[in-house]
Amino acid sequence: MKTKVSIIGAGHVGATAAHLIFQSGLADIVLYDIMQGTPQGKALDLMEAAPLWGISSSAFGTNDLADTAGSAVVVVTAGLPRKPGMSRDDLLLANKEIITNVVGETSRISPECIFIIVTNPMDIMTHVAWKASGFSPQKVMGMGGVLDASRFRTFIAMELGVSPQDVEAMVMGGHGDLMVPLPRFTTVKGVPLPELLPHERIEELIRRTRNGGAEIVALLKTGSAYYAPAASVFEMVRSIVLDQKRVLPCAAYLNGEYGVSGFFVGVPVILGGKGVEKIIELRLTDGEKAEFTKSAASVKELLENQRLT
Ligand SMILES: NC(=O)C1=CN([C@@H]2O[C@H](COP(=O)(O)OP(=O)(O)OC[C@H]3O[C@@H](n4cnc5c(N)ncnc54)[C@H](O)[C@@H]3O)[C@@H](O)[C@H]2O)C=CC1
Ligand SMILES: O=C([O-])CC(=O)C(=O)O
Repeated sequence: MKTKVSIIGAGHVGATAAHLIFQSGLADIVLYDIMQGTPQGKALDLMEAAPLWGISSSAFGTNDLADTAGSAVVVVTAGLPRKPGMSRDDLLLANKEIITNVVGETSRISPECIFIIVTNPMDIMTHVAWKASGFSPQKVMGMGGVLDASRFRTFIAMELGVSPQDVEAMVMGGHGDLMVPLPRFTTVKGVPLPELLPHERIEELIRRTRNGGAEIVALLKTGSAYYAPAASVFEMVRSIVLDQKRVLPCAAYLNGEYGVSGFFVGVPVILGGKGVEKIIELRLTDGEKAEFTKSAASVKELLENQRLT
């Protein structure tokens, strides 16, 4: 039997992630949503592409969470996206209840699963999901850093006129305006970024990366990004299902690492079959550490305001 990956929320990010995972043949997909007919229609549409893609996996759509039983990975994308003028944090109250309910129920149905939380504000929702699941923090993580790093890589590749696949980047901190792109840990075929671009240009690319989600929201007007977010989800799911042990920035529970304890924030981790297998501690300069601490503090403040710690 194939590995089962369930996707909660069959909207833009959820359906696009389902498409990528299904088309790769990595796993059987269950797509769940509260909207009657939406997950069924999208899953059937994927199945009807299987002959053309040469895929023998299955895609199944449902309005019944019981159908997600036995999932190895559960990706949570259910909830509201933001509109122009909103911050990710403005989604907190609406999405908190959705995450508490779906993760509470899914964790009982698939007690062995690993959760990847996408719903915004993602760092906070990952904490909410962890509490609702009662799982070890190793099995709960949030997607943000892979996307933020991919945006930074894209902007660097556009600036230098090189292939984006030759650009590696690290972005730490919360998935919000205070995220911390790290030029010293960003390279083009091994060459550190500060050797390739002047400081002011790098700062400009960092600004664009921090604003990357809002830039798309302003263009789309009715919702937020989904192709790059779904591709980021796919990279994380693949690393878990194939036990690849990729080094990826994810929102992970910190227990003293980087001077942070008791909540989730973006750091580089080793991602494998057991979930977050190791948190990698980079040696940051005082300036980098200060930026990370500020970003983490903003996540903590929101958690405390909502009495979620
Ligand atoms: N962490 C990240 O980097 C990113 C996070 N996001 C976040 O992901 C979330 C989803 O975004 P989109 O897919 O664009 O939104 P969308 O509106 O296209 O899809 C959301 C889906 O969730 C469903 N839903 C609502 N309540 C539900 C419930 N109780 N159970 C199951 N499904 C439910 C809706 O029916 C809808 O189909 C948003 O909160 C957005 O801000 C989006 C992009 C990147
Ligand atoms: O901007 C948003 O609201 C969605 C998101 O998190 C992103 O695209 O980075």
